[in-house]
Amino acid sequence: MPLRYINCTFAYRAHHPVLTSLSVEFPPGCTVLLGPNGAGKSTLMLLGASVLAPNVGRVTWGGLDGCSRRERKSYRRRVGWLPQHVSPVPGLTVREQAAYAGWLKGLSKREAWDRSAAALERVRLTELAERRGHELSGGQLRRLGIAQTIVHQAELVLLDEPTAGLDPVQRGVFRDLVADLSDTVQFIVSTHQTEDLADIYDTVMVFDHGTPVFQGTTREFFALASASSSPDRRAEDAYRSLVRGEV
Ligand SMILES: Nc1ncnc2c1ncn2[C@@H]1O[C@H](COP(=O)(O)OP(=O)(O)OP(=O)(O)O)[C@@H](O)[C@H]1O
Repeated sequence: MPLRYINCTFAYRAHHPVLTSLSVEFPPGCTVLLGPNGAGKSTLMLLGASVLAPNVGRVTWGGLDGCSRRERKSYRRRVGWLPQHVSPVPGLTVREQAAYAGWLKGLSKREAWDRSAAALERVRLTELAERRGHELSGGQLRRLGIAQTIVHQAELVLLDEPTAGLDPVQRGVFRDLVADLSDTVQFIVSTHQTEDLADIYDTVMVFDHGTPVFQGTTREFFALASASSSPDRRAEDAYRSLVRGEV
């Protein structure tokens, strides 16, 4: 199901809108959201997760309006969100933290506890379920974050820079995990990392100054690269053709 932003305007400070009358649609499947620092990617994710509400406009998914008071709770239950920084909850084990996230999303304690085991299994953290969150590595903590987003069986999951600061092995683990989960979950992933795009994503969106400057299939995105670029530089080359970052 597409995630739709309909005529959205949003400003953190009066008269300084980050998004102005934005209408855009994220199609089903896995989408990667690229763009320079300050482009508005996190803001877009926060609106999509219904953490923020647009000043004007609507955000809808699966027939639910994330901005409507009446529908917000159901919307949030079906949409998971992983912020840039996942923090361990002091005193809780990994399993308790996953269950707690489910309970916050409206599951009963029993349901949350039962489903936390399945969520941890999907992110390959079963063996660490009894550890405290602060004992996890950065990569394991991100996986716990993903477990928190799927414990309530979210069907759309928004991940904000999930691989920032991870080493190549952990990035590979993450890539495999998203590929693995994508049979049941629709992902939108904001990142600055352009490697491995073709392995995971169906759609690429490039965002700049609060506006999409490209949306298309991964193949169409790669076609923007110059014919002379080497295979491992194609994504970067395509990206640079759309966005002139500051040097
Ligand atoms: N809490 C906030 N209060 C005020 N302004 C903010 C806040 N968060 C973001 N902004 C501003 O909104 C604009 C978009 O920021 P946003 O974090 O959405 O961009 P981004 O594309 O995610 O950037 P990055 O890649 O650096 O994370 C920027 O100009 C930023 O300074």
